[in-house]
Amino acid sequence: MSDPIQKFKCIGVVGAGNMGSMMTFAFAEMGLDVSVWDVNTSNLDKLLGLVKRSGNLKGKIANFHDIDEFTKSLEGRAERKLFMFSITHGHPADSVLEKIKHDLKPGDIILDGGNENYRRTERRQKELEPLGVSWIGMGVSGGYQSARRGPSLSPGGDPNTIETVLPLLERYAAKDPKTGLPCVTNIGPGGSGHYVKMVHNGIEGGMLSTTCEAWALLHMGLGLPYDEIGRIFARWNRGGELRDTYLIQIASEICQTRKTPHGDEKGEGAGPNDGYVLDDVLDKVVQDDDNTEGTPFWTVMETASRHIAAPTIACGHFLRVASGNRDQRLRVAQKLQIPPPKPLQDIKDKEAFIETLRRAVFASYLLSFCQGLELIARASKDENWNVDLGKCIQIWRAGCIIQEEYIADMLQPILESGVQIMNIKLIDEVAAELRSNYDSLKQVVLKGTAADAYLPAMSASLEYLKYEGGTMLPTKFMEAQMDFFGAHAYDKPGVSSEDPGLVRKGAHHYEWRSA
Ligand SMILES: NC(=O)C1=CN([C@@H]2O[C@H](COP(=O)(O)OP(=O)(O)OC[C@H]3O[C@@H](n4cnc5c(N)ncnc54)[C@H](OP(=O)(O)O)[C@@H]3O)[C@@H](O)[C@H]2O)C=CC1
Ligand SMILES: O=C(CO)[C@H](O)[C@H](O)COP(=O)(O)O
Repeated sequence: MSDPIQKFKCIGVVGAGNMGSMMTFAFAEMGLDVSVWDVNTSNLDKLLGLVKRSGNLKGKIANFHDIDEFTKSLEGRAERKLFMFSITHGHPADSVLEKIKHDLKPGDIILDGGNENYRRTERRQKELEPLGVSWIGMGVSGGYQSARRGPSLSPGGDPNTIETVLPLLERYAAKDPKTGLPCVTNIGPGGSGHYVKMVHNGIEGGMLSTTCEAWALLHMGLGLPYDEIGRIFARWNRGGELRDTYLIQIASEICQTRKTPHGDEKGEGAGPNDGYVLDDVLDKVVQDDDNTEGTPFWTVMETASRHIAAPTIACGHFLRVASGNRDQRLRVAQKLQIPPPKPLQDIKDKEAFIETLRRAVFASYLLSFCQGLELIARASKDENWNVDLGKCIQIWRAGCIIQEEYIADMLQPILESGVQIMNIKLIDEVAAELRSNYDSLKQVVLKGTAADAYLPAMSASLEYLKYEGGTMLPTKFMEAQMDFFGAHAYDKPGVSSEDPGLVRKGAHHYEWRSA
């Protein structure tokens, strides 16, 4: 049957939170009947209110608090039952799966659209295999707006099952505005889909940190008002290396958004001079789902365990962790008395500095992509997933948080060419960009550091460029010290089997001091 709506007829959405409720609308708009279950009746009531106010839904929406009634509502409608999980990862997803397991039949498909750790995804896949049920770990990116209008999707799991649902997912997914291609692909087997989404969020973390650092340099460093910064971001987003970059586009909107009575649904901002929403936002980022700092935390763990240097991603994450514990931070601040950021000094040409900053932001974004893609390449090889990095770029072209047109245009044709690339910085076009923007990154870090500005991601990006492309690192001395105290052994310069040699323990020990 070619029409995917006719094929499935209905879908069971588990979770009516931010994402699940918007998916419910999207599926009903597509023509599927949607049964939606939530553990919390207030989520269902909220959704019901939205449904009552909306028109134009082709499919019906039915709410359930009783999970058995929910699964029964899907029975006998089509060849198989189709579910979309959109709840908190870990135990919550396990507990719901346990509750519906007895109602699952061979052929049924569960798409897990939450952010889940890929190892748990693989565990559930194995657990359900004997029942003939497929668990597809599917990254969904783009937040609740995209969940409604078309997200970027990264399904991973059994290839036949993915082929079965792909036409439906293609209809739901965002479309690349240039080609009309859907932002979904079969990522690969096992937990590869959730892995790719995890890395997407890691890249997102590096880009988010870079963006907030740039905002602070413009606001605190150059003393520019929000509106003007908003216009600068809008200009960056119109052309050049930061064109059509989602995070720059929303940055522009955030800087220009004034309070309105309907924004927080509590009547604030009724007056014309009530100020900017941004004024009300504290500097405290805490994972909104379950306080475990989910996806970026997993990404950092993965980079460490797979020996991939990813300091832009990691430092963005650590900034976020430090930001979250504001109480402790304020107490430490009192003890340390570190000077707060000051206006940038000796900026003779403001416009020229803003252009330097734009280039530095681009370099740090590109390095976030390099680090994330290198992690996917490594994991794909280790796990035999055969993930196509070019297709990852394709699905990140629209609907998702890390969409960045210039980077996608540069990387996609090269990565799609079929050559296996483990180090993205070896691609000529990428290397040329990094070379030409190195000095901008350096100038921004120099100026910002002199003014005590916060630069975790951008300074990490600069250092990364230096050491990833360095010919004689200070680790020469580290290696000597490690040989001194631990007999760790070292390789020698100029010996062909050792320099550069393999990634393995050195060949020589020197008895620096007798034991
Ligand atoms: N928000 C975003 O931008 C994105 C989120 N995601 C992922 O999508 C999923 C949903 O996120 P989002 O909609 O934002 O989160 P919400 O907090 O809005 O929704 C989470 C849902 O999970 C439910 N839940 C929590 N604990 C349990 C439990 N033990 N048993 C059953 N249900 C439970 C919540 O119920 P209750 O309200 O009672 O806690 C709620 O319905 C998460 O995995 C998230 O990581 C993916 C992409 C983007
Ligand atoms: O997935 C997302 C976007 O892509 C969501 O924004 C997610 O809630 C952010 O997750 P985390 O707090 O784990 O960074």
